[in-house]
Amino acid sequence: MKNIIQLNEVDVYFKEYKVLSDLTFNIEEGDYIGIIGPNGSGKTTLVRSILGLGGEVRGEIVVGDRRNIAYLPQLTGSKSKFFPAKVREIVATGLLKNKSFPKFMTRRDHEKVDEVLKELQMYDKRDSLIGELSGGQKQRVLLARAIVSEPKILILDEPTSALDPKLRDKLYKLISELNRNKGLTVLFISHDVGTIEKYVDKVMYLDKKLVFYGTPLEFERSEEIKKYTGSLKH
Ligand SMILES: Nc1ncnc2c1ncn2[C@@H]1O[C@H](COP(=O)(O)OP(=O)(O)OP(=O)(O)O)[C@@H](O)[C@H]1O
Repeated sequence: MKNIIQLNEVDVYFKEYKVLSDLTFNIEEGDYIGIIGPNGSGKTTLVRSILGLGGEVRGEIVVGDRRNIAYLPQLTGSKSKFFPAKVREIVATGLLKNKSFPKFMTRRDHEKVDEVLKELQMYDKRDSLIGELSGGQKQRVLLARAIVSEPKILILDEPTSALDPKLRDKLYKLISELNRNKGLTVLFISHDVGTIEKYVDKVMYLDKKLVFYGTPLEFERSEEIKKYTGSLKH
């Protein structure tokens, strides 16, 4: 498999503070990776560095064209009930971001919006206002916006924290399907250790450095990681 993201001896700083140290790893095309680790361990900083949005990076990050990456950040708070945008308009903004000026939607663009809404079972809600939707539905609208431009890489930052366990499971399954059916490479930051492992191909455990990177089975069996996480609890 082809490498789609490569990090070579990467450190990330905020001013003098080194948040991430000596990261060297490859992500292969089509991988589904769960990124886990304690609070403040640098998970968001890592994905933002890959996106070219975070901290001061020393070392080498190779990602090719960043326009091929879609980012679904943490869902914080709920948009006002009166936020005047409709579901299909919000999804359409996912196509406009890569267009040069003047930006307008073609008939094909409208079809793409409809297709992705059908895929995520939100087509019936296409004319609803975003503020009128439930947390899980909002999440799917934002996911639709992220994937409507057919990115090669999808990065999700803890998108499940506002969802109940049933909806979480649904989102994990949906992302698995996108990974399998579209060959989408997925980086999924999660606090759901134990659940995310059921869906991903690889687990990345960060704690300011790369502590573990391997399959869920290797992760489960690793004595080293047991010792490491055990020592954090004391
Ligand atoms: N813009 C910033 N300026 C200064 N320090 C920052 C900035 N962003 C993050 N940090 C610091 O970097 C460290 C790692 O933060 P980060 O958000 O990457 O961790 P995380 O693993 O995603 O945490 P959580 O699981 O709590 O979301 C923290 O100590 C945080 O305070």
